[in-house]
Amino acid sequence: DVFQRPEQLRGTTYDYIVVGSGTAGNVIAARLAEDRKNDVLVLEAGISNEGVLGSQVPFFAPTLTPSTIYDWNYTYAPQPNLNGRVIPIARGRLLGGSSSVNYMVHHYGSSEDYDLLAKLTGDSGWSWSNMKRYIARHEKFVPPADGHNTTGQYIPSLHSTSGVLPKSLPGYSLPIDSRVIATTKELSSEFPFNQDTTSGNVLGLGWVQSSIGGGTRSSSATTYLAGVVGRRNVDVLLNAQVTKLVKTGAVGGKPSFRGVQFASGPQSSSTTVYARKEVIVSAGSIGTPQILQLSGIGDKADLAAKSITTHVHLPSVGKNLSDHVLLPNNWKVRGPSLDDFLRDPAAIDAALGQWQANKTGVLVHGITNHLGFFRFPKSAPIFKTIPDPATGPTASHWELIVSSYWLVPGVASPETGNYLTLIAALISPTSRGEVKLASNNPFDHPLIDPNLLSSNFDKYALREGVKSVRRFLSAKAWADYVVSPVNIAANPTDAEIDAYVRAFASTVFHPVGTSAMSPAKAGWGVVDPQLRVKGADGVRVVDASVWPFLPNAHTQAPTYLVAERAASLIRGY
Ligand SMILES: Cc1cc2nc3c(=O)[nH]c(=O)nc-3n(C[C@H](O)[C@H](O)[C@H](O)COP(=O)(O)OP(=O)(O)OC[C@H]3O[C@@H](n4cnc5c(N)ncnc54)[C@H](O)[C@@H]3O)c2cc1C
Repeated sequence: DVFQRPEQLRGTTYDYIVVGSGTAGNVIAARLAEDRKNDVLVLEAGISNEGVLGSQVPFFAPTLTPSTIYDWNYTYAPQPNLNGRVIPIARGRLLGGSSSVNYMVHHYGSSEDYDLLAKLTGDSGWSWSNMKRYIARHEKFVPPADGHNTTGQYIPSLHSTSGVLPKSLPGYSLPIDSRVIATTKELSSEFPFNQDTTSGNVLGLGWVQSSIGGGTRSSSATTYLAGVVGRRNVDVLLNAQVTKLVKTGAVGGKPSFRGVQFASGPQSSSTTVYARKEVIVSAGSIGTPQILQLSGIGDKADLAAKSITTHVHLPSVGKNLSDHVLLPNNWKVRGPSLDDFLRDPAAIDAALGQWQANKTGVLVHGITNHLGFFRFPKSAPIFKTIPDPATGPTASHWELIVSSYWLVPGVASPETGNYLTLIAALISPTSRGEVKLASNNPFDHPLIDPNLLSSNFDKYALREGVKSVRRFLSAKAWADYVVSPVNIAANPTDAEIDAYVRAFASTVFHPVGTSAMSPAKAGWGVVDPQLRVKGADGVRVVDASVWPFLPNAHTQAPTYLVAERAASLIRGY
């Protein structure tokens, strides 16, 4: 059951304690609870997702964050390469975690992401040939909300209709859709059509796949957790912010951390619960390193500076933070676009009525109907000085996302006009940053500094992305539609592009790497290939933070696959 207060729990000892009811945490909870012999407790700092309309209606996703009760309301430290701007790094703080607030893009990434993970960790179990079987357990491909003919828009044989999470192709067609597809034909050498990235080949542009089923968001809470929450062997506790893992002894010379301390707020008393078998930390790329550090697992000098006793000296905790950088490129267009709809409360009301009646209409739209992944040529001048940072020879450097309205995170839509947004996102950044404690008070936000665009490659990639989106719009299909770019010249110089990037770049909200997996014996990394915290006993990390590098995808689906494999490692199936 789902409880609000610790007194309601069945006891203080469970077989497994999952910290964080997020994207990965709920997969773990559900898979462990499927075995009725396991007694599982999930501790979630946030609130319930029940009845949160914004988390159900796909088009309302951007209203859920930043700076709301559904968000942790973190910001990145001032970014020197972004004019010192402080940008929000949203993270869901409710059941389902970020899967309850994200923009629902659901692609797995390049086969080369998984093959590199296998190579880096020395565990072939992470390779694409093994990992793709978890797709069948994870997804349940369903028809789009408008029931349109999807022939040619995806490759059915790559998908599963019997997994847990309903996903679909776009359920609301847009007037610009035909222009996008025409561009893939006219400019097929630079922007080829890709029928389905689930093949493992991400290159090219195609129809988005989303964690949307029957016109409604699929989160880990509405799927995995909902499937087990009524069982007697699962307890979920809300308002339970884990403040640290508690040392409970030692096994084989390694300190055990089978105790978990939590409180509902800085003024409330703490409770400690214990795991007979394991604690699984799934608090995400920011929460997880913060919890490990508060527990004395981290860099000794950093912990000493915050008066924390080190139990496991593990310098990589919180390091290696990387994120996809988002750059909106906006054009004024001769309608139609979704901007008029967004400015019209009566139209939104009517659309909500339609959505409530039969889960169709414009509100089943996410943020895009098309996206694509692209590489710079081998001959690109940057590769004379910098090794290619893509995860492999067919993996991408940047992504193009097409949105039929003004979509600039943190910048309100202009009061008039119609817009097209072409987001260029940096997919293979070489910049790295870190998550570090600001203090030993668990209720203080940590310092989160991704060091965005601190490398020449990263700056180069967005500069080239800005040029490339202009070539995209040079297709005949756009001639009678696009008017002029906003906040930048039509043919900007490199210096103008760089200034534009510094002023408008932000994040796609994909931080990873802060509890990176590495070979069991490696001197770097935080968890071994079985996701056990190095140098510790009884604790694993399962969430986006274990990815040592960013995959060629928005990060939820790669996180779901990692969690599915982690569950099978823990249960031994
Ligand atoms: C606004 C936004 C848009 C995004 N859009 C997309 C998209 O379109 N497609 C995509 O693939 N990805 C997207 N992402 C990224 C994706 O959602 C995340 O990468 C993924 O959900 C991360 O999963 P996770 O399990 O690591 O963490 P989360 O899902 O964030 O789960 C962590 C959970 O732990 C809880 N928690 C944290 N600290 C504590 C603590 N101390 N005690 C108890 N509980 C704690 C949190 O409240 C949360 O429930 C987006 C993210 C955001 C924020």
